[in-house]
Formats: sequence, C-alpha cells, structure tokens
Amino acid sequence: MSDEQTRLGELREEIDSLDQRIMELISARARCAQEVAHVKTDAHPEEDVFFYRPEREAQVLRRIKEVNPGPLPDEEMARLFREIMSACLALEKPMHIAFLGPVGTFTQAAALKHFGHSVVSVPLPAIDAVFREVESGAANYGVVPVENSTEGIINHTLDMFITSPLKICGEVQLRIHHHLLVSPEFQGQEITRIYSHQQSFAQCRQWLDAHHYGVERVTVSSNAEAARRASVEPGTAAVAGDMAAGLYGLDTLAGNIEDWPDNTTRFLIIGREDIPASGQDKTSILVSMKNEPGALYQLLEPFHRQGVDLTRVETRPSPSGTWAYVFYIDFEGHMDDEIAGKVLAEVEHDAVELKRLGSYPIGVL
Ligand SMILES: O=C(O)C(=O)C[C@]1(C(=O)O)C=C[C@@H](O)C=C1
Repeated sequence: MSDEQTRLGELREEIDSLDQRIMELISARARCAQEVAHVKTDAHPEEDVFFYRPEREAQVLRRIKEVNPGPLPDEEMARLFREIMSACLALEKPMHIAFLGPVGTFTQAAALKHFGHSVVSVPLPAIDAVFREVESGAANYGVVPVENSTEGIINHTLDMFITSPLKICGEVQLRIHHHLLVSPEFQGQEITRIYSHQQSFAQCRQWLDAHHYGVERVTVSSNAEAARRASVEPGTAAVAGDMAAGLYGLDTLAGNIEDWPDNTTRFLIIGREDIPASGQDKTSILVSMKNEPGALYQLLEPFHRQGVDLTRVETRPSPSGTWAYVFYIDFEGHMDDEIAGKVLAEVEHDAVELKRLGSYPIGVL
C-alpha cells in the first residue's frame, strides 16, 4: 500500500468515527426537541400550539455564527444547523409553508433557505392566494417577495397588509443570480426568443441588450414557467435561476447575467401570531395620516427624537380613498421594547390609523 493510501485510510477511519459521534449528538438533540414539543402541548392543551419559534431559531443561528471555530465559514455552519433545526421541528410538527409558485421560483428558494428542507412547501399561483392559505389555517406560514434591490418594492405584497389580519413573522434575503438557460437538446441552435418573468428581464436588461439585442423577449408568469418553455421549444432560451434550471434540466449558456452584482430580493414570512423579541429585531407598521402639510414630518419626527433607526419608508395611495396616504414603515427594534413602545404611542396619537404588522428577528442567514 502506498503512503497516500495508508494516510487516506487513517483519515477516513477518523471521519467514520466522527460521523458516528455527530449522528449520536444529532439524535440526542432531536430527542430534546421532541421533549420540547411535549412541554409545549402539555402547557397549552386547548390552544393552537406554536411549535415553530422564529425568535429562538434566530438566537440559535446567531450563536452558531458567533462561536463557529472554523475552518467552515460562518454562513456554511449556520446553513448546516438550519437543516438540523428544520428536521427537529418536523419531528415536533411538520410545517406547511405556502409560497408564491410555481415550484422552482426564487420564492421557493427563499422558503427553503428560511425554514430548511424538512418542511412541506406548497406552491400557490398568486400573492393573495398565499395570504388566504395562511389566513384559513391551511398553511402554517407563507413566503412572499416584498422588495428587490434593483427593481424596488413589490406593491401587491404591501397592499395585502391593509386588509389582511396576518402578521409578519420573519424576513429572508436571497442573492438573486440569473442565467441564460437552454435545453441540452437544442444547444447550438440560434436563439430567436427568450422567456422570463418581467422582473427578471428588468434585472438583466443591460446584459440582454449587449448580448442578445433584437431577440424577441416574451414575458411569462414566472421564471420556472420560462424554464419549462425553454425545455420544450427549440430555438428558445430562458432567463431564470438555479432551481428552475435544475427542475427542467437546462444548461447554462451564460451565468450570473444580472446587471447589478448585489441583486438581492427580500421576502417576508407571514403567519398568524405575534413573535416575541429575539434581541435583534425589526418592526413593520402601516400608518395612515391626514392629508395636510407636514404630515410626513410629524410621523417621522418621534423616530428621530428617540433615536430609532428607520430601515424603510414607503408611501402608497390609499386603495379605499378614505385614507389620504398610507405609509409602510420598517424600523429596528421590537414593539415590546420601551423606546419603540413610546414612539408607537406618539405615532398612534397623531395618526388616523396605526396597524402593527409585526416585530420579527432580523434575517440571520
Ligand atoms: O426551542 C424550541 O422551542 C424548539 O422547539 C426547538 C427548536 C430547535 O430545534 O432548536 C425547534 C423548533 C423551533 O422553531 C425552535 C427551536
């Protein structure tokens, strides 16, 4: 046996015994989670028990990133623990997660990034259908896109909160990489048509103008649908991401063609309950003010005075016409914090209406 083979043999033996220990530890952790589930159901026998605890998950993942000794990067270690917790939660209670479909979209990728792969993810055809599914209790939580760093806010999602009783329970950010994809069957053929979702076309406009100027661009309902069409129609390509490419077995002609390299989409997790503080939280509110000069100043002044960081302010026209303006505001902190409570009381005093959409952990992954 060569030196190389001897050394490899020793190292693989060590890996086998480490795997054995890791498995025993993961099993002990899973038994703990099962016990947690019993404690929760015993304490609340008559009620809807919330097995999923986003504030606790955020604390676990933050701690893992803090104490990670390496050599695996913090992100990678947190991703592994994300999956371990996902599997433990599935033992407590299998979660049904509704997302803006179809299968293979970035929203599904965001749902799996946030909840891990041990959930049942349920594709729905529209944002309001995702809200309805969670409101009715058919799904435990929902995942919908809310803003993209290149293309801006997704108004339809924000507008749903005006009437929906649902709460925001979390957020997740996803780096969006688009590729030009073709079927291996049709590789080498001239491309005469490119399919994609309108947002993805917008995010790759300059690249497409530079490399495929004059080729017909056909907008379809999702990237996954674009990939599906490119998989069956000769002479066509799709602009879509990795999940859609994998789902339809497409090859990448050109990778990462988005015009802005930090192209990111933020998604919201919607649910039916209020989330306790995790230590690093964000709060979203919806406020309507009277249509009079200085209304926006009056609204924002208490945040400034109390030193609360605003992370987003969006103005939307009132759909009912009864509210002159509707402001969507995100700020750092939890609504149970003393300072946030003071600010909200002041805002409530001056506003026509204040709706607390939720406090939730700042995205960890
Ligand atoms: O701490 C809890 O409440 C648990 O249920 C355990 C656990 C975990 O595996 O760490 C599992 C699911 C929850 O979402 C949070 C954490």
